[in-house]
Amino acid sequence: MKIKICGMKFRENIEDVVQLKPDYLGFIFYPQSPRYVDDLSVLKAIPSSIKKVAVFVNAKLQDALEIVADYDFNAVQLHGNEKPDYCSQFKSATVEVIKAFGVNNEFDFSDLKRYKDSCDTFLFDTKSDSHGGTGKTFNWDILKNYKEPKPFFLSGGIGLDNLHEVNTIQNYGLPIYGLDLNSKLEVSPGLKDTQKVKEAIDKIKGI
Ligand SMILES: O=C(O)c1ccccc1N[C@@H]1O[C@H](COP(=O)(O)O)[C@@H](O)[C@H]1O
Repeated sequence: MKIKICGMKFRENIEDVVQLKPDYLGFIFYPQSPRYVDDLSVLKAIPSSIKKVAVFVNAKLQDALEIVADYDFNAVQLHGNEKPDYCSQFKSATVEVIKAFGVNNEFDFSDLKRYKDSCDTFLFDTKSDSHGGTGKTFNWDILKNYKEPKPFFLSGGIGLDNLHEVNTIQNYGLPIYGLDLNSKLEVSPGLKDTQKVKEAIDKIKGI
C-alpha cells in the first residue's frame, strides 16, 4: 500500500517528514487553500526516492504544465472538475496522473469510464465546496459500487483514529493503491505533526 502525505509547505517540516520515507509528498497549487505552497524552494528538500506530486484545482492548463516541467514533478493530482482531455495533456512516461473525485452517497462511479485512458490512478476524497483538505471522511461503503479495474488512492479525513477501518475496504477486494493523508496529521494547515505522521506510516505498513 503506497503512502502519500499531502499539503506540505514548510522546509524543516518537509525535511523531517522525508526521513519517514513516504512514497509520495503532495504540494497544493490552489491559492484558496491554506496549504498553498508559495515558496517553491522547499521542493529542493525532497530526494528522488520520494515522488513529488503537484495538486491542482481547475488550474489553467499552460500554467500547470509549466510548473510540472520547471520543478520536475513526478505526478499531478487533478482535484477539480478537470475533463479527460485536460488530464491527458499531462500523461507521459514520467508523469503520473492522479484524477481526484469528490464522493458522496449520490456519486455515480460509472462516470469514471471516460477517464480510463487519461489517468493512471483515481483518488476518492470527500465531496466538498472547498475541493479538499476538509478532514472529513465519506461513507466508504459506497466504494462497493466501484467496478473499474483502475487502482485508486483513498483520501479524505484519514487519520490515526480511522486507519484500522481501511482493512474493511481491502476486504471488499477493491484495487486500493494507496492512502493519502493530510489535515488529520497536522499541527496547523500545512505543518505536519511528525510524530503523528510516523505513527500513521508505521500503522499503514502493518495493514
Ligand atoms: O489540502 C488542501 O487544502 C486541498 C485543497 C484543495 C484540493 C485538495 C486539497 N488537499 C487534498 O484533500 C484531500 C483530503 O484531505 P484531508 O485528509 O481531508 O485533509 C487529500 O487528497 C489532499 O491531497
